[in-house]
Amino acid sequence: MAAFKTLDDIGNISGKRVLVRVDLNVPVADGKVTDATRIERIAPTIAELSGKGAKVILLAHFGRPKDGPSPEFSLEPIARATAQVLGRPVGFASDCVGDTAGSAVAAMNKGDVLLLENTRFYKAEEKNDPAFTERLAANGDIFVNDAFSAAHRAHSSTEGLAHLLPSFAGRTMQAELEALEKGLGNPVRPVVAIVGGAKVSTKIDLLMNLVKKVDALVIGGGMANTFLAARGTDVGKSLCEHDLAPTAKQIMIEAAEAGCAIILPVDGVVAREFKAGAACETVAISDVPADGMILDVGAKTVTTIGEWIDRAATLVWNGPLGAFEIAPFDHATVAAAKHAAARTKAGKLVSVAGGGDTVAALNHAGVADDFTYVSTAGGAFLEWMEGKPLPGVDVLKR
Ligand SMILES: Nc1ncnc2c1ncn2[C@@H]1O[C@H](COP(=O)(O)OP(=O)(O)O)[C@@H](O)[C@H]1O
Ligand SMILES: O=C(OP(=O)(O)O)[C@H](O)COP(=O)(O)O
Repeated sequence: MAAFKTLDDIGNISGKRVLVRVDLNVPVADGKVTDATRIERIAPTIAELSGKGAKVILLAHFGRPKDGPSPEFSLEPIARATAQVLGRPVGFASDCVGDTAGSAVAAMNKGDVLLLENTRFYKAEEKNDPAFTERLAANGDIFVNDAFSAAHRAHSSTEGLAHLLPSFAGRTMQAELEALEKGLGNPVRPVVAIVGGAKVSTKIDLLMNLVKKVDALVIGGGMANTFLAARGTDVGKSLCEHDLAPTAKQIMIEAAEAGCAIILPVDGVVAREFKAGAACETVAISDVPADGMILDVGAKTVTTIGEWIDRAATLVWNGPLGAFEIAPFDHATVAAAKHAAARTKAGKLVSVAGGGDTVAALNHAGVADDFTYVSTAGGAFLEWMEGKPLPGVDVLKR
């Protein structure tokens, strides 16, 4: 029996209003979803609930809106993409609480699916504010959390609701936890982690514990720049959180004490503009021009990363090594992904990767199916790896 309640425990839900927290924080370019993996992964839960006659009300966030509602962060286009993936109509309400949401829910028939607007249009969501949670709960009889990739957030829609309504883990939440336990519960050493991407401030603290769990930590992407700057390297106009230099230094100290190797880029692909076709050059990491941005790790670094992948028995990866959405800055990510996939196929590596953009990058490289396991989660996956309790999972425990 699972440690938490699953859809096997949900009972008769015919005609019931089921609030389902999903992660629709998918990569989007020019208004189009560029990787639908997160939508595909929630399809089984939605089909099961709808098939049992529930009114399925989806709750989700999109991006990190700062100032309330804005079209840029609306879930409306994602409702259309969700309908396409599910192959069935998905209604949309332009608010997640109040009369607009209430009327849309009241108009639902058994089996219908409705997506409510971005929960993060309310600041109260991220504060897990009890009054806001009650407003969300007003539209449901039951809560199902299928957003493992947002389970590291103690927000109203990920944690608070489970205190107010009978609550269950969705099929994806269940599958993610089971797959991670199977792949990484007792990992074969050496364990090598690759961490890149752009969410530096929200992920850097995780590295403090991660260096105690892995034998080597390869740092690429935007994350590397903060470490390079902390070490005194001039990273020009690169994405870099200079105020996090003390944290980066402390992580390097902790890593040395734990015997974890830290691998930083020795070269980078530098451009002056962040756009397709921008002129770029590969330079030694000590030679980044003042007006340049490192948008990918360079060829020498790619070789070094390949050597670490060869040494690894287990690979854990979150965060692309460069701005892979724009060629040619996808080069290092694609090369490392193909290398890890080949080792996995040869039976020499257990490879587990996760994160909304990381999954998109592996799909872009054409190797997502060759990894041992691909999680929808990035930050949540790293926190799980750290052994940290995930609020959205903990609250579902029996
Ligand atoms: N050197 C870089 N400079 C700017 N952005 C980068 C760089 N390297 C990677 N990125 C960006 O990081 C983003 C993904 O980061 P993140 O959200 O942390 O990953 P995930 O969604 O897989 O958890 C991508 O959009 C990619 O373009
Ligand atoms: O995309 C997500 O996480 P990820 O980038 O770590 O994979 C989740 O939707 C969580 O989003 P958040 O990091 O804005 O809370």
